[in-house]
Amino acid sequence: MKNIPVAILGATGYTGAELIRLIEAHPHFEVAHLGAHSQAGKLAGEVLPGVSGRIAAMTLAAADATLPLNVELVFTALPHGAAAGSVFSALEAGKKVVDLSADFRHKTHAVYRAAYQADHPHPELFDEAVYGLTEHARDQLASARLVANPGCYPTSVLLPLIPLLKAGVIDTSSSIIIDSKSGASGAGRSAKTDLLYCELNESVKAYGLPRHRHAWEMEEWALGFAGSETKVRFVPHILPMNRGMLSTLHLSGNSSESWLDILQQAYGDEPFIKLLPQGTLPSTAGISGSNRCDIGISLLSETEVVIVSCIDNLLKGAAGQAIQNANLMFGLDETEGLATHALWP
Ligand SMILES: NC(=O)C1=CN([C@@H]2O[C@H](COP(=O)(O)OP(=O)(O)OC[C@H]3O[C@@H](n4cnc5c(N)ncnc54)[C@H](OP(=O)(O)O)[C@@H]3O)[C@@H](O)[C@H]2O)C=CC1
Ligand SMILES: CC(=O)N[C@@H](CCC(=O)OP(=O)(O)O)C(=O)O
Repeated sequence: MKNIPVAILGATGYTGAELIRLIEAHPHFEVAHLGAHSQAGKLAGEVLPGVSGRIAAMTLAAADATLPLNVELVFTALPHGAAAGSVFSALEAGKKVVDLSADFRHKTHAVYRAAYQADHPHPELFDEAVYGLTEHARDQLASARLVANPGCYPTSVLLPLIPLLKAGVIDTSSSIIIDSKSGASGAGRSAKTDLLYCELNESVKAYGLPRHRHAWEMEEWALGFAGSETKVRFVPHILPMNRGMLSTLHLSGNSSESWLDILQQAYGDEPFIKLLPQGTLPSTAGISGSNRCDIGISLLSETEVVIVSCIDNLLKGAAGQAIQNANLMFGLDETEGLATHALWP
């Protein structure tokens, strides 16, 4: 029975629209309020050709409009920097919040400033925010009021990395090289020259150097979850595909033949992590539409290993993990409303 009314702020963006799709099919959550920014005042159906029926007929409120009293949970799918004020107001109004932006992912103002080159309006909430990498945060999620949903690149990197760092098999004396690729939806739905069809099509481009903001997030949570001082050399690329993310981690260390067993022990029973047999590597088509992270491992030698990790940036990288976290915040089975299988065979 649907009994938990939710609001989505940023409903006209890619992750907001994905939340609508997931929540419409969710057995307990119900869309009760949609917020937007430049499109506020329009009907959802005018801005989102993919929705129909009751959702299409809902009017988009302003992102800073007063939330309906009955709303219990708010998803903020707003640009980083713009989300913090809405998160603060929602908490003040007594709602639980899952924030998809980067605004509450860091533990200190200093790291936030370094990564985002801005002051934060509500650093007093940093301590309370739970970094929602679900598989490693379940204990805290059950009682959380504010969940900072992880970034898409950090999700794809931290999931394979954390158990290996905890096991102490990775050499962290020099930077870990991470090469990542993202579909264009990772950059959001607003119009930008770089994202025009002719700029993206038939092309692959590296960006974000010398240091992408997600490098801070990866390092902070490698330390946070595994207690390991880790440095990353992270290079993201944008590809001419709609959705999907693939991260290749170049690692060295010891006892490489044990690494798959370490991951198996950590994730063997996880509904949303699929470990591929040694030597088999994942593809973005294999996870598109699912909330899974697929991980493949290839041993180059006794000491050198390549790990490839794939997620759907809009699902395990954003809206899917947000629902997984919200399920736990409301005492529900964490798989409710989420697909384990991909769209393609
Ligand atoms: N796309 C992805 O793969 C991922 C995204 N994220 C994060 O999730 C958040 C949303 O991303 P995404 O859906 O891609 O973004 P989009 O650009 O697709 O959508 C942004 C949404 O926020 C609204 N908005 C834009 N500017 C403002 C503002 N100044 N104040 C309030 N609202 C505003 C827009 O409303 P309107 O259309 O009415 O202007 C729209 O609904 C971002 O923080 C992003 O970094 C996290 C992981 C992955
Ligand atoms: C392809 C592309 O441009 N991707 C975005 C990251 C995706 C994103 O939304 O960032 P958060 O996970 O921090 O919210 C970027 O590199 O800025």
